[in-house]
Amino acid sequence: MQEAAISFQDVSMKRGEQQVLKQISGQFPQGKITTLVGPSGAGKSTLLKLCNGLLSPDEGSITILGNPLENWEPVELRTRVSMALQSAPMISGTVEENLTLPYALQGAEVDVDKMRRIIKEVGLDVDYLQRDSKDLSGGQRQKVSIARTLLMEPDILLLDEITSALDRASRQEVEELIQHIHKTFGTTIIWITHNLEQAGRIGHYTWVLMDGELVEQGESSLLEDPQNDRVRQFVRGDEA
Ligand SMILES: Nc1ncnc2c1ncn2[C@@H]1O[C@H](COP(=O)(O)OP(=O)(O)OP(=O)(O)O)[C@@H](O)[C@H]1O
Repeated sequence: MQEAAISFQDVSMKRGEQQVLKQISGQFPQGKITTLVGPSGAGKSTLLKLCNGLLSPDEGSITILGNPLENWEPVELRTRVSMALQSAPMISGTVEENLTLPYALQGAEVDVDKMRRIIKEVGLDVDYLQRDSKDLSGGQRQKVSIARTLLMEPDILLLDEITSALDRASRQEVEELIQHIHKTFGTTIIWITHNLEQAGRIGHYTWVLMDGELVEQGESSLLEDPQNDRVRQFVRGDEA
């Protein structure tokens, strides 16, 4: 059995009055890309937020890099388990200011050489450090957002629909970038995508979440011929 970077044991979670996650048990294997798919409202983003302690479960237990969620110090956890979002939020100011923000918030210094290395790693020239963040294209914003997570040298990257708002060319670039990061640093990746073709292509493993239940988990090839009826309908596009 593959070692788990994160494991869930009977995790349930309410948001408001709604039961959003129902007794989820499963593992995200260390050093692999796991894609997380399911209809809108299935609970995918909620599940991702449990993986870096932005939310805590009502019931059940979560183990992250060998330690129970509740034992992690929040800042330390978010350094080791970093998240990038579809909207790639930026503060007004330069790319450099955006990259250094998490450090500034902690009163820490940034290694300038490392910042230059990482901006190049994500495929942008070092000149971009002085650009105004509002002048970036969608694809460039997403690269800066990924660079910001990489500065922390996370063990685990959580990606929430990071290519959904991008055009085809940028989507491909960002996809290749994530695969490059995965290969270079051995980072464990958990990637929510609504694009099933992408989920099957880039994932080693896939979780299918429907109505708060984990209905399938296994190698991503499961999307080609799902055994579960509901998953088959979802993959065929009958269940949005
Ligand atoms: N802050 C909140 N307060 C109350 N309910 C919430 C909150 N955030 C999410 N929900 C509800 O929890 C359910 C699951 O939401 P979640 O965002 O986890 O689903 P999702 O699978 O990521 O959906 P999508 O693909 O549309 O992003 C939804 O019904 C949503 O309305």
